[in-house]
Amino acid sequence: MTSRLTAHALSISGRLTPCDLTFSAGSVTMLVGPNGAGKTSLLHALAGLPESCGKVLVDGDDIHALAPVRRVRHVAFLGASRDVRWPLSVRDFIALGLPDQSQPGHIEEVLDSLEAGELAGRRLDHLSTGERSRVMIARALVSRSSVLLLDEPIANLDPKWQLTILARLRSEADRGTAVILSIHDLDLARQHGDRVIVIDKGEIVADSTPSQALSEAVIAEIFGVSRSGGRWVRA
Ligand SMILES: Nc1ncnc2c1ncn2[C@@H]1O[C@H](COP(=O)(O)OP(=O)(O)OP(=O)(O)O)[C@@H](O)[C@H]1O
Repeated sequence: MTSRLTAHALSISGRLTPCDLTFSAGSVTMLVGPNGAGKTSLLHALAGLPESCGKVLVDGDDIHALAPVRRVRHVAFLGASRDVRWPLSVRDFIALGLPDQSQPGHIEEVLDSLEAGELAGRRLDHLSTGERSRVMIARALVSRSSVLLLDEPIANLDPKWQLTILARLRSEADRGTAVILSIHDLDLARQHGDRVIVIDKGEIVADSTPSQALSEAVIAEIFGVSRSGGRWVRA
């Protein structure tokens, strides 16, 4: 499989221990770990945000050397905050994520693919938190970048929308995108990821298939929970 993103000696001082990672085209990688483990830090470093160190190549180009317009064609980044309340229509807000303004029709296409077409004319600052989350995801998708970095994209969504978004991300991967997202739901990470990276205290402690990375032992040791009678209980 082609590699979309390769990171070497990636780190953030005090938050992320140096690591080397490669993400393939057409794959969905789940980043999991307890609160404060370093998932957001890893996503920031992969996106080449200023605080990070190391080399990040996306489709062979050094992300730090790319001008912002070119960078967005390579990488779309959705941060954890959904608290964007600009007085703009949803359509105009998503248009800001279009690298090529000559393709406005793509906005409706992306919204429809997220079953969010009815939001297009609504004002961003009048949406509920979950509705705004779906719009932010649409904005990340509209750029058609070859790598998608998403920080807890389904955190504020009800079960139906969680599954809708995960299915949409799968279809994005099927088109060749490398999808990398952080998530707290271990069951969904296992069911919808091709690969799971477990982070703890800024260090990658497992990186494998979902069933191997999320073994009972890892879950008990890192997350402090275990399964009992189909329910999560404190280990
Ligand atoms: N801007 C910052 N400056 C200094 N330390 C930070 C900063 N942001 C986060 N940290 C620290 O870095 C560590 C990793 O934080 P990070 O946000 O990457 O964790 P996370 O796994 O995404 O957590 P959560 O699940 O709670 O969102 C934490 O100890 C956090 O307190």
